[in-house]
Amino acid sequence: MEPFGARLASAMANRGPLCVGIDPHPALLASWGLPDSPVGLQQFVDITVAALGEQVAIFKPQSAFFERFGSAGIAVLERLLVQVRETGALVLMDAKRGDIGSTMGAYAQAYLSDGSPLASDAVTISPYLGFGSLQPALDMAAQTGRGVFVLALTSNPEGPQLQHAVQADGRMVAQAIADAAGAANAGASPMGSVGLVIGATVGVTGVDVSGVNGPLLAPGLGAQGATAEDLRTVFGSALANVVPTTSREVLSAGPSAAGLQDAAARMLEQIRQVLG
Ligand SMILES: O=c1ccn([C@@H]2O[C@H](COP(=O)(O)O)[C@@H](O)[C@H]2O)c(=O)[nH]1
Repeated sequence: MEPFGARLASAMANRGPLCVGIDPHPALLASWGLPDSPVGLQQFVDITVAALGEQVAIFKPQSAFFERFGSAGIAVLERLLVQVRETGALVLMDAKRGDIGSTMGAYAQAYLSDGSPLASDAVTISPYLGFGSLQPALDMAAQTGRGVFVLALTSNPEGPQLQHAVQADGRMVAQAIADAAGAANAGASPMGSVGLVIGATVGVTGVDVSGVNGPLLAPGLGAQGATAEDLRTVFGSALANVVPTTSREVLSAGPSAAGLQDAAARMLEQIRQVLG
């Protein structure tokens, strides 16, 4: 399979640089007139994928909203992966996995190995057990043409306490993560498959992401208060690699297909005015 970084670059060039999150919050299910149950989740997924599957480059299901129903919710997530694949869009599983290396290997098998029922195009992972602990996921992704997005500067207000801390070598923790991702992506074209998560909400941090050479997932647009214009401030010269993502801003326009499509198109138009 072509590497994830190249597949994502083509999808964004063809469909526009937008990732839509699939986050079946109880409040959204209620506003769509759906039950807060696995049946409601399935209908939420069916409607979202049918409405947006041919419009957006990549979907980002939030695993937590499916996991809360145990195996019945995971079954919906497994079907979602098949449904999205049929539309030609990509899937980034937002599961934020991270553990000691040997256990990380099992997470890599779950989300990044061929034939796994949860195999996705990419998965979010957490480097806060040390970037090196992620190596099994980086290796599996490289082997199977999939990708990872490593948490660097998250969109929540609590993130800076840890991510802005200065290491013994004088670099900020988030800078060290960005540098490690850049090393993993060295020489890749059009971009590597080791992405970072950097919130659109983070403002000016001093973290230099110009050498990452991988996709930069930017959550926080809409419900968390960031605007497309904030992308310019946060990403500067790395704007070309930014993958803006939003969930509630688009999903709250459902359940009508036209409502979802118009909301996604509006968001994409705002993003294009900044990203070009
Ligand atoms: O730093 C991060 C990392 C992940 N997220 C996830 O993205 C969506 C955001 O949802 P909105 O409705 O657009 O606010 C959600 O699944 C988060 O868990 C993030 O927000 N920030």
